Amino acid sequence: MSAGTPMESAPLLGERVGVPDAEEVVPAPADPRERGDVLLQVSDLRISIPTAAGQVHAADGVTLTLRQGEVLGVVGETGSGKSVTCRALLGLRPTPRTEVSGTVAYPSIGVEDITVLPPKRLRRLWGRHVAMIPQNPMTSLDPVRRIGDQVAEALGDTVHGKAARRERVIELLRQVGLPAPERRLDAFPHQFSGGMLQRTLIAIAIAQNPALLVADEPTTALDVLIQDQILGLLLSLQRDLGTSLVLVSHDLSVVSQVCDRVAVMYAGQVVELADTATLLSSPRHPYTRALIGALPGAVARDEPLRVIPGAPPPLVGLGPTCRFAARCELHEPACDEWDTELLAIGPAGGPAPGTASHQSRCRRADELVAATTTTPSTPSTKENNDDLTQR
Ligand SMILES: Nc1ncnc2c1ncn2[C@@H]1O[C@H](COP(=O)(O)OP(=O)(O)OP(=O)(O)O)[C@@H](O)[C@H]1O
Repeated sequence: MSAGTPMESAPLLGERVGVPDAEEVVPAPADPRERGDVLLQVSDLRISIPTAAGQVHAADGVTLTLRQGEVLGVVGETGSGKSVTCRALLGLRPTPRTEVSGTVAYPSIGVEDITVLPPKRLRRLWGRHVAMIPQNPMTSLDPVRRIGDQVAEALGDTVHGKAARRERVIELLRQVGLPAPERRLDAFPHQFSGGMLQRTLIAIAIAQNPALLVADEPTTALDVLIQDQILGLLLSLQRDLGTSLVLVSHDLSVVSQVCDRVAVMYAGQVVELADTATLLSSPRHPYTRALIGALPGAVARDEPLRVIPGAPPPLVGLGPTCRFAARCELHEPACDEWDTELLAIGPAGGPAPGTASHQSRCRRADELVAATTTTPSTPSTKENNDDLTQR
C-alpha cells in the first residue's frame, strides 16, 4: 500500500449531513461488505467497573457497526478497554457489579441488547451466533478431557449420532489445519503445542458456524512464525465461511494485515475508526498517527524505533476532556474543554458521525490532513496480503 492519499481532495471534517436529490441514482456499493446487512450494532456502550480506587470506565461511549462478512480490528495499548469491550459483544461483564449502559444489538436475529439478556438466553447465542477465540490457548481447554470430547461438546445439538459427531469433529480439526486429526481425538491438551491448541480452540469456535467470531489477541501467546499461520487460518476461515470477525490486538501491523476496518481505542474510547488503508495512509487522530509512527517500518533501518512518550491516564474519574491531551503534540488549551465527541470525516452530505466510515475524536482532525506523515514502509493490508492465507 502506498502511503499518503491526495490531501487536496480530502474532505472537510464534520460537515453537515445532506439528503440526496430525489432523482439522484445512488449506485449500489461495489464491495459486498458495504451491501451486507448489519450484523452488530454497538451504541454508546459504557462499562464501569467498581474497584477500591473508584469506578474504572473501561468503555466510555463506544459506538461501532459491523456488517456481515466484515473483519474489524480493535487496536490499542494495554488497558485501553479492548477486552472488556469485546467481551461485552458476548454479553459478558468483568465483574457481577459492573455497570453497563448503551446497547449491543444483533439486528439480524432480533437481539436488541445482548448486555441485558439472562444467562440462559446468552448460552443459546454462544457458539451458535457469536463465539470467542481466547487469548491464551494454554489455559483455555480442560486439561483432563480429551481433545475430541471438547470439540464434540462445542457441536451442541447440531449433529446427532456418535459416528456423525466423530466425523464432524475430524472435519473441523482438519479445517483448522491439524495434521492427521483422526489420530488426535484421544489426545489431552498437554500433548499439543501452543499452535495446535489455538487451532483446536478455533475449531471449537467455528463448530456451529457462528455469524461472528471475536478473537481476543489470538496470537499473543504464540511464537512469531505460528502467529502468522494462525492469522492466515483465521482469515481463510472467515473468507470460506463468510463469518464476521472482530480481531483484538495491541499490534497495529497485525490488525492491518487481516482487517477491513480498524477501530483505534485509547483510554476506554474509540478515538478513530476507518477502513484499514485510509487509517494507515490518512490517520486523523494524533494517537493513530503516533501508533503508525511507532511501527517498525516507519523509520529507516539505522534509526531507533519511535515511542509514544508518556502513558495513558488511569480510567478513574476522567472528565469530559481529551484523554490523549497529555501526550499529544497538537494539544492546545481548547482541547481541555473538548468533550471528546466523535466527528465524521467525509464529504459534505455524508453520514452522521456515529455511522460515518471514517470517524475521529480529535477536534483538530482536519489539521491532520496536511500534517500526515508519509511512512517509508507501512504494513501490508488485507487487500495486498493474500499470501498470508497460504502460510
Ligand atoms: N475484573 C476487573 N476488575 C477491575 N478492573 C478491571 C477488570 N477487568 C478490566 N479492568 C480494567 O479495565 C480497563 C480495561 O481493561 P481491558 O482488559 O479491557 O484492556 P485491554 O485494552 O484489553 O488491555 P490488554 O491489551 O492488556 O488486554 C483496565 O483499566 C483494566 O485494569
